[in-house]
Amino acid sequence: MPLDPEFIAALEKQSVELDETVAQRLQDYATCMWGFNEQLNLTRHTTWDLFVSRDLRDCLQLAPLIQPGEEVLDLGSGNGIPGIPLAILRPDVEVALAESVAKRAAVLAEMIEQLQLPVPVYSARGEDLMDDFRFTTIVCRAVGSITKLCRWFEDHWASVDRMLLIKGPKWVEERGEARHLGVLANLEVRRVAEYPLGDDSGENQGAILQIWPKGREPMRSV
Ligand SMILES: C[S@@+](CC[C@H](N)C(=O)[O-])C[C@H]1O[C@@H](n2cnc3c(N)ncnc32)[C@H](O)[C@@H]1O
Repeated sequence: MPLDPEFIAALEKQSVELDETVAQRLQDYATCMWGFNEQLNLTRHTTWDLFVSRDLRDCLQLAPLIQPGEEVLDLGSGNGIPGIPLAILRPDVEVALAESVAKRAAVLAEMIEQLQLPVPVYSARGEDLMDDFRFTTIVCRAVGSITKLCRWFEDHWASVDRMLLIKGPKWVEERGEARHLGVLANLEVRRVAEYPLGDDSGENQGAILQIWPKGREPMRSV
């Protein structure tokens, strides 16, 4: 299918410039995901404007933070955000998806097949994969609080270099709670991206947080 004029208009509205082949693959992803949405309730962002301004926005902020050749796990992939756009935007990175709800994992596998992407899909809790696999970076959006995610990974830092968490403006409170509960005692947290969310308030900022064990060198962004 040629590029949808509404997708092109939404990209222009957000001043997003993409190679045409990349835009085509992102369009194929969104169209495919929306096709499954009716049966599985995967997203509320069902217009090109919302896809670009909410979903793609986060993925475009995340993509430059990953180094070439990294092995990345999208934990709680659900509808494929951020893992699938990341695999499209950064073919030099090895992306895998983990989804704990079997039906959603099956749909992700179907999407990956239709889009012909070299992306394994694990129907499992992401943290349970750490006994058998190693990843440089865990990426994650809308799955749990900083406290929850750090607790899940407490015993798994030997298998992971860092997490990159895509967060809304409440990340500051979440970090406060995690510190208060002692969850961050052995971890460093650094905000590595900040960007306007473009919501009605016009003031809210999104952030990407890098979390890694104290005493280790932080990974650099590209
Ligand atoms: C709200 S959805 C977010 C989907 C997508 N990441 C996004 O940003 O739109 C959260 C997803 O994470 C999955 N999930 C929750 N805990 C998980 C875990 N420990 N490992 C893998 N998937 C998990 C849920 O089944 C759900 O599909």
